[in-house]
Amino acid sequence: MPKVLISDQMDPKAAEVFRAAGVEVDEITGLSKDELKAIIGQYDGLAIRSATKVTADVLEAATNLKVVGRAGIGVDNVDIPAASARGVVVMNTPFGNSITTAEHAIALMFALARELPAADASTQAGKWEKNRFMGVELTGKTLGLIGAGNIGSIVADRALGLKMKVIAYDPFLTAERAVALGIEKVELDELLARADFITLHTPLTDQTRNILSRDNLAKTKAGVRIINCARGGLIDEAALKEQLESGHVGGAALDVFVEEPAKQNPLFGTPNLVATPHLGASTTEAQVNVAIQVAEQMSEFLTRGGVTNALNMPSLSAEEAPKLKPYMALAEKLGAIVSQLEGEKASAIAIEVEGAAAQLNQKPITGAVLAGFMGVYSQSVNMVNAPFLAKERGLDVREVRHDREGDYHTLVRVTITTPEGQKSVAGTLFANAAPRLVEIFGIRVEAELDGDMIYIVNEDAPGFIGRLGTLLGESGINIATFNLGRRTAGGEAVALISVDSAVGQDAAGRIKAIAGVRTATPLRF
Ligand SMILES: NC(=O)C1=CN([C@@H]2O[C@H](COP(=O)(O)OP(=O)(O)OC[C@H]3O[C@@H](n4cnc5c(N)ncnc54)[C@H](O)[C@@H]3O)[C@@H](O)[C@H]2O)C=CC1
Ligand SMILES: O=C(O)CCC(=O)C(=O)O
Repeated sequence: MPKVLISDQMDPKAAEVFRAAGVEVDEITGLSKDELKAIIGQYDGLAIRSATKVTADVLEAATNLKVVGRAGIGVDNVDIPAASARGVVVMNTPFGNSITTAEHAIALMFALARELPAADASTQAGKWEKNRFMGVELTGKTLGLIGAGNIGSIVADRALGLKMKVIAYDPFLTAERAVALGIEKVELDELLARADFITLHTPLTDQTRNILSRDNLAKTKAGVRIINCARGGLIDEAALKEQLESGHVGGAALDVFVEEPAKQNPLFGTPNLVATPHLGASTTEAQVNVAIQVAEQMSEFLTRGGVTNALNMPSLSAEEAPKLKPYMALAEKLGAIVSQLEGEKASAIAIEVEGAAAQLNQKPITGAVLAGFMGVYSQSVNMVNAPFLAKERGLDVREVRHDREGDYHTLVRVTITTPEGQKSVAGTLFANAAPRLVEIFGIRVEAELDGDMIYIVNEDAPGFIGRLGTLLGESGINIATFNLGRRTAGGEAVALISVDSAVGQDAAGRIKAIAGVRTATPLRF
């Protein structure tokens, strides 16, 4: 019988669902990392919220672990690459606590507008400071959303009900979706300049870390009030403290902090700060939703192999799993590479299967391409929500099936439509089911897409590879594999290079400066 550990406070319904599905369950909360490491080896599944940190060394000790289930959305407390490397599936529950979290953001907006926490403390201290607390109305004010996904959209809906004007910065919000939501899509600088209230609803990624940086905070409207119910790390806390102290930022309400639990934080005690201890998802309703959902998903996986809402593997039924699995790994990588290279320009995407691939259920392959494509922008993308997110982003999705075999016995091709025309990448499976990229934008290559890579387009000329190797060496970047292709001798050539450490923007800039190099783009798979 599979055995699961629930290591964070979770609604009792989770344990009920596990037991009913024939899964043994222990509930032990408040474990230190060493205590968790000492016992995790006996479990097949680990059900968590945000307190348990599933780090690489916890995973190393988790010798039997097959699945981590997050009763909630954000999975930044799980080392997903380390889990993937160990074959551990990571699942979340992408919608169960969205309404609750959006409501918390609205509650914090009211708390800031009327200084409710300070007014409460003062009144209960017997001060009756009626003249000290002069609030502002929300009606007619501009709310700036940074991130207009599930939670951001719900916040927008509630704010419109409060007669606010809602503007949003989200690179993946389409004009059509903005119209449907009744909000105005703007660039970040415009949002900073116009918003009376700013609320953050993005995952914490390399692109969003410190999105409210010192510079960006300085660009905000005087007196702006800021709400963060998404993740600590989206705001530069030291810069926020200075701006609160100077009065440029009129108030900040934070549910999340760079270091959690935030028992001490430099911001505490700053004027006009409202703080809650990561309570965004803490309602009875949301906790019942996510507890039941995570236990159902984990039980299905442990007892029948079905995968739902996985972040590091495409969903599939227990029966289809063995045949489709290698195709989905290939499809996800094709979606991810085309997205990283040209995704922002794409208005349509076509997924073609050919030869042996055309004999299979194409939906999971399409889902995996879309998960790879959309996963570049949001942490909580998976096979279930990727088609929905692609549609919201305005991406027209087409599936094509060719029963005939071409040059390869099996092929998956992904073609995007951009203002410059159609661009496609294609891949096959080798005999051992290993996915390989075989064509990129009309040029034949043969490359494994894995880990950190760099994609270079250059003029085919003698001496280039030597110069590139020297430059990477000087930057301390070790080359793992080197794959080349070219359109014609002396014409356009491409290099796809696997490296042992990420190629930063500095190194990429230096590569671009090599004579004959047209583009140099770091990639990650
Ligand atoms: N305080 C709490 O207890 C809770 C916090 N959360 C946090 O809220 C976050 C948002 O959740 P959802 O709305 O469900 O996620 P979502 O994935 O539906 O939406 C995220 C949105 O951020 C946008 N985005 C991505 N990169 C961006 C960038 N660089 N600039 C602007 N927008 C960008 C995406 O396009 C997407 O629309 C989660 O990632 C989680 O960290 C979620 C639940 C509870
Ligand atoms: O489980 C919680 O209380 C936190 C929820 C959260 O942050 C999330 O779902 O991303």
